[in-house]
Amino acid sequence: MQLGVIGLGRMGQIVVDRTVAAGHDVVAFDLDDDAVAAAAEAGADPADSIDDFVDRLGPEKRIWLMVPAGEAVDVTLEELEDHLNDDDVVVDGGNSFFEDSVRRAESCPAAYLDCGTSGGPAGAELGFSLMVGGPQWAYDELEPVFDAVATGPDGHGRMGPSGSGHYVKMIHNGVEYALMQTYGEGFELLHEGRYDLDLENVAAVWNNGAVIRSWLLELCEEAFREEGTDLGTVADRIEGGSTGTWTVQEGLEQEVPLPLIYTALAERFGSRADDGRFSRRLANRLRYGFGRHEVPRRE
Ligand SMILES: NC(=O)C1=CN([C@@H]2O[C@H](COP(=O)(O)OP(=O)(O)OC[C@H]3O[C@@H](n4cnc5c(N)ncnc54)[C@H](O)[C@@H]3O)[C@@H](O)[C@H]2O)C=CC1
Ligand SMILES: O=C(CO)[C@H](O)[C@H](O)COP(=O)(O)O
Repeated sequence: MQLGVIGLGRMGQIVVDRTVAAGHDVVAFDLDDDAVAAAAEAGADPADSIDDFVDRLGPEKRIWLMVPAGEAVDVTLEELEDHLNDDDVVVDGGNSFFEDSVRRAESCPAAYLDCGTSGGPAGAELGFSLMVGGPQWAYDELEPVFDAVATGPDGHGRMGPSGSGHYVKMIHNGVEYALMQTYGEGFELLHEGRYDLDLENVAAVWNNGAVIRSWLLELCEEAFREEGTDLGTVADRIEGGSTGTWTVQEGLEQEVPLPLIYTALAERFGSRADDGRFSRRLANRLRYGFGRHEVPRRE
């Protein structure tokens, strides 16, 4: 099959590598010339503009978008619009907000598949887990590509109609936030607690047969191995947050309580205060107010 890939960063390059390796013909475009050159090196046909990209694709266009979520998706779809018809298929493999995907599916001249992608750049060797929403015929048509990009035929599935793929991926990310938070809390207690523990060793033992073994726990083990048991110079600031925010908003809208996911998200926001959390500073001062407890002061 011929596949066009737009967006050749950390994730798009893997889509190119895996589809080329599976024997598909890949046309590749990115705003960044170096990214296009890297895709050409990997065996893709490089395009130097969107017009050149669509010219290189055959009459039935199968296009995979792997650009940042948000405006870049809309801009790219606008540029493609005049070149697409209802025999074509566009896949958005990024972390788009599911309601944006529903809107795009309604206005896109091609069949539109919203595809939640999990595994991250570190999952390149194994392949990804793909959660796909949109028309069944378009999903069936792209199956050989999904087989190549995913871990295999079991690594992808159609979740339901438009929006459902990105909806499932959004909630996946909420779960990811909460799991990261709970591993963080457990290791913090081990680090601050009664014994002088080698946390890489703890994680390694847990990863061999323990109830809580997982890929995230393997990544904890890797972090302690590479950074040291006290995490060396790693700062206490956590970036990201959009997919977790959407998950919490959806929980509120559906009246489904998500205390763990919310707490994990709040910890991220709290980690970004430049000079300590104001609420913690006020609680510190209030303890003096009612209890005359000593007030630790900043330098
Ligand atoms: N990095 C990760 O762990 C994962 C990322 N995702 C999602 O995949 C998407 C891509 O992520 P990454 O590859 O990590 O980002 P990245 O920043 O590494 O790559 C994005 C690429 O898109 C290109 N680009 C931006 N606007 C463009 C446009 N209008 N036309 C053509 N190319 C354009 C950039 O030049 C860049 O090469 C995002 O939606 C992200 O949330 C999904 C799962 C995991
Ligand atoms: O989707 C992913 C993993 O599954 C991406 O790594 C995403 O960036 C994670 O979300 P955040 O940036 O909010 O931590």
